[in-house]
Amino acid sequence: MDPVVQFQNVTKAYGQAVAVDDLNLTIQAGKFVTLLGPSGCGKSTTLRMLGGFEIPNSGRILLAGKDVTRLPPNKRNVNIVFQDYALFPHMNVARNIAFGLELKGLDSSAIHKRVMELLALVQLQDYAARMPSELSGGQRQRVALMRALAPDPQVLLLDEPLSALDAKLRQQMQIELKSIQERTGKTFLFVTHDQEEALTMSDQIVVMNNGKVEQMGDPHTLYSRPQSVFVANFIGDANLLRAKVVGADAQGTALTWNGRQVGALPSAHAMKQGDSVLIVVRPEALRFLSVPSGEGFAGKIRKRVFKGNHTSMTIEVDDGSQLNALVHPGESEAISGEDVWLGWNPRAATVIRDESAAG
Ligand SMILES: Nc1ncnc2c1ncn2[C@@H]1O[C@H](COP(=O)(O)OP(=O)(O)OP(=O)(O)O)[C@@H](O)[C@H]1O
Repeated sequence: MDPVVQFQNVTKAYGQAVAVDDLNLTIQAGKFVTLLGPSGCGKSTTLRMLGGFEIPNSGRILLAGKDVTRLPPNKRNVNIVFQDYALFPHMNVARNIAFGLELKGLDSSAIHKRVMELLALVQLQDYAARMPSELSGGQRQRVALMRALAPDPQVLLLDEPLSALDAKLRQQMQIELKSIQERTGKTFLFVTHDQEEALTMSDQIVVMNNGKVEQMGDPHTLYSRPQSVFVANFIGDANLLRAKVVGADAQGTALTWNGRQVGALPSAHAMKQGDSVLIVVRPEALRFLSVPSGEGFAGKIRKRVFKGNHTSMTIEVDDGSQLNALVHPGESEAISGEDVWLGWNPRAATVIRDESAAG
């Protein structure tokens, strides 16, 4: 079966500014896929090109195998939900959802059945006759979603649809959106600059930087095996330790860091002895060891900040660099100024090229 979406060498520039740069991206049907990246990296432009609101300067966009690069929005079977999700204020909930179905020329009993089915999906059956002004923000958002899903698009495009909501409602809607996607089996292409939002909902995350795909993968892989400094820093927090490769095979990478032998997972890139690398150690992967051991290293607690369900610690090691550790209750009672022994599980550390190192 053809992938539902394919971008093939797609470039879009506005004057001199290249918004999307030779993008290649394949999306499989039925997945929740998120374009994630900082402001200006080209996420919205990518989404708008798939929606037909922008035409690429070069390259092709295929929808279920068919070239739609130059088709206008109403001639391609996708639908878009924007942040401001403007419902038609003079139409009730049912008529808002029915709008796209009427345009398609469905008969009124088929429309009624589909509207009720969609309202049931978001537990709003009793709200069919309400006007948008009589709904809460979350309810309006659900109606906007159902309106976009009503004509059964091949892909639903969502451009930061939750960013106007307050934090609590936003979290609720993230769970709900994912659940709607699972229940309908539709392909959702979601745009956000919020890494937590992306991790919560996505089957696949496409991390974008400067108009290009930096890395694509499922949330767990992106978090545990970032392949660049950009991804390591953009998704979660990372300690980046300068090290040299001693040896590398399919089982793992042996390294020297700060005069010590340490280990990490095998790298996604080919590595050889002497290569300069960065070890990515997540704050929660640092372990406090009860006694000094050959495997650990010494550090001094410089800062300890209580955060409720965890404590954040800044630890200075003997080369003067500082590491961040995330400590769960009961893991360590070490106080500021105390000397500690630390280590990490090599299965919880990964290695990336040190792009700043010569050679
Ligand atoms: N209509 C336009 N005219 C000129 N430049 C544009 C236009 N739309 C976008 N750009 C530029 O293209 C680049 C990518 O913009 P885009 O909106 O795709 O980024 P984004 O990743 O969605 O950012 P944000 O999260 O801020 O929405 C930016 O540098 C932006 O300034």
